[in-house]
Amino acid sequence: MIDTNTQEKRQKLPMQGVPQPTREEVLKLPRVHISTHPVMAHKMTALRNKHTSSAEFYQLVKEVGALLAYEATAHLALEPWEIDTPLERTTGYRLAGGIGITPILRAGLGLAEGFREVIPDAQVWHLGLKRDERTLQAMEYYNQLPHKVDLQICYAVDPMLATGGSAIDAVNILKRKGIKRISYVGIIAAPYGLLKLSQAHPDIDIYIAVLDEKLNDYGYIVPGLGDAGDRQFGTF
Ligand SMILES: O=P(O)(O)OC[C@H]1O[C@H](OP(=O)(O)OP(=O)(O)O)[C@H](O)[C@@H]1O
Ligand SMILES: O=c1cc[nH]c(=O)[nH]1
Ligand SMILES: [Mg+2]
Repeated sequence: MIDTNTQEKRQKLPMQGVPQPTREEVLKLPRVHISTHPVMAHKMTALRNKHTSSAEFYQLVKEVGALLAYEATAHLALEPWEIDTPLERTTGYRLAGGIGITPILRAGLGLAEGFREVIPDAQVWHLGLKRDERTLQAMEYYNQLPHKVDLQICYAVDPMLATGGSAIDAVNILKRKGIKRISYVGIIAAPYGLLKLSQAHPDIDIYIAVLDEKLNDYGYIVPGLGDAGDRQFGTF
């Protein structure tokens, strides 16, 4: 396993004995969108493969980010926009209001890059959260949210939704900033974290590529892909 190094150094098993919902139970949740795209399934297999190098892994996270962005932006509001073609004046559309992307550092960085390929004009609001691997509590260590907030929607992006603690904290921080419409976008979710996030924030949409089986005793998603931050940045 790619992450045995970090897992086995710990003495605590924070998820041992904690009841977890099944996949079937959380599949009924409203506002949860799970990709059914075959290209996504293909890329996910390469992401999970422990033989995929960091360079390839980062590239795949970006590509999956672009696919997820395409799905998560399908319901954005438009406004009419008049332009001149080379032949005549016509009315088209443009996205109504600004779009924000909040990558949850570090692992959210690749996903945010993929998002920006689809929405290059999006503002990027960096938010650093680190999960304490013994307690599984997230700690905020960096915050570059601007003072002026004028967005149609903000997407909190992070590949892994494990216990849900980091995602819940990120959405709380965005709500305290006054953001009215928020979506969470992730690559792999565990049923436990998906249920927690959905219960804590029933007013947000949650877009993921895949729903995995469960968290192991260390709080890692299985089958999962290991540590998404370490795999993107080569810090094993
Ligand atoms: O749902 P949770 O139990 O909160 O776990 C998920 C969080 O853990 C990982 O980040 P990590 O804290 O390892 O930081 P990193 O991105 O710097 O590796 C992941 O990218 C999420 O942010
Ligand atoms: O499986 C997991 C859980 C938390 N963070 C990760 O990067 N992977
Ligand atoms: Mg990590």
